[in-house]
Amino acid sequence: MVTTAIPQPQTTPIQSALIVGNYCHDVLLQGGAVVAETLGGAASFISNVFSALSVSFHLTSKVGFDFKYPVNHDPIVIPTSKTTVFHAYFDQGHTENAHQDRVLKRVEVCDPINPSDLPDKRFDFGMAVGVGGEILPETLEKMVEICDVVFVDIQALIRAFDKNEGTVKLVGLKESGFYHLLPRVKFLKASSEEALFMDVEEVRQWCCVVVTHGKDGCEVFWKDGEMKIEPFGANQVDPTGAGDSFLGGFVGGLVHGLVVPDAALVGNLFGSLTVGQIGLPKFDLRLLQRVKDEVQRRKLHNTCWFEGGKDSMSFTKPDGHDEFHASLASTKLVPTCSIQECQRDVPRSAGSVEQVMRPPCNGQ
Ligand SMILES: Nc1ncnc2c1ncn2[C@@H]1O[C@H](COP(=O)(O)OP(=O)(O)OP(=O)(O)O)[C@@H](O)[C@H]1O
Ligand SMILES: O[C@H]1[C@H](O)[C@@H](O)[C@H](O)[C@@H](O)[C@H]1O
Repeated sequence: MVTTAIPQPQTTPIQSALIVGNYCHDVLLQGGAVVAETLGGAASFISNVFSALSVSFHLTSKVGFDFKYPVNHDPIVIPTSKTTVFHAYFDQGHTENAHQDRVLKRVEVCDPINPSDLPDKRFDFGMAVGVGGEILPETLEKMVEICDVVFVDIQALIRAFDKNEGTVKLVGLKESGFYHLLPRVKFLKASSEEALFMDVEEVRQWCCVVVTHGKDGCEVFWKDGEMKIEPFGANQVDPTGAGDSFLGGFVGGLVHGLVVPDAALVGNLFGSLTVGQIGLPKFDLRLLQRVKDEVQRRKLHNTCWFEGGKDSMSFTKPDGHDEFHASLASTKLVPTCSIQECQRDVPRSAGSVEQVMRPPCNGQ
């Protein structure tokens, strides 16, 4: 049966959200040359998607005195530190590790985010989305205390950095120092490469695990079940931030009243939109409006999505799920827009290589 919910007015969702993770500078390299320099960090990609979906949020992020991008949500500036910088080598991934699409090196690191840096208030949900080891176990502990529901990107927990070159390595989740906190986390997101560093069978007993599989979409695991969520087509030019935008779309979908399988489709959609562009994606405004309309039509419940204990976490694809996928896919068929009609939360820096490389908006 196809659900025929009446479209609701598009109001800003009422949940209060906390995003925790440092902005960074990303440098993309190929063949020994810099091909792009962009604003990075999961916090920037998620903010970008949240703004696109009209989800309001508070952001706790630290940068150094050299932070070079204008942003809508001001970070804490540490005058004695530099901004975290990642170099992404796109031609080394496959040779050094079959699971990687790129080799990442953290070449500068900003200060960690301490529990005292978090706001002194409660939030309906929080997102622990560090990239450079900035989230400490005590910071995540404070997050689970002040947020009713916590989403975690495993990259915030299991990254270790080579002392000399800063090469990103992954450590087992059990050895990460965060393992004891998992029973207090509601959703843990991992890429398929990162999922190899945890025992999904064990972790799914405590929280919902979402594993992303690049062009193949994602899989949702919970205590007693699992399901695959279909992907969307894309012409991939840069995979950076796909997982971050996925998480932004997934949580944004939940905030707008979607059930988990439908929200995961919104995650897949934003992941696919992100790989079609270099760096932080710019979304076509007409496409965004159509996505928001489809999400409002699809909204199946009016209760708070975070209500209920972990035992109530069990998901089935609701009737009309495939039609929702098709309607989201059709939003990509909007006519090409002019550059002025694209949205992005965070303006680009003047003169970055990214501007030279950027494909047109209909790369979406
Ligand atoms: N080539 C692609 N075509 C379509 N969708 C894609 C593609 N790559 C990624 N996606 C979407 O984005 C989601 C996240 O991608 P992926 O699994 O590569 O995350 P990730 O490895 O964490 O990304 P990153 O570390 O680059 O941010 C996927 O689940 C999928 O929905
Ligand atoms: O901007 C990117 C992005 O946030 C990626 O998800 C992360 O893996 C990288 O470290 C970061 O530089």
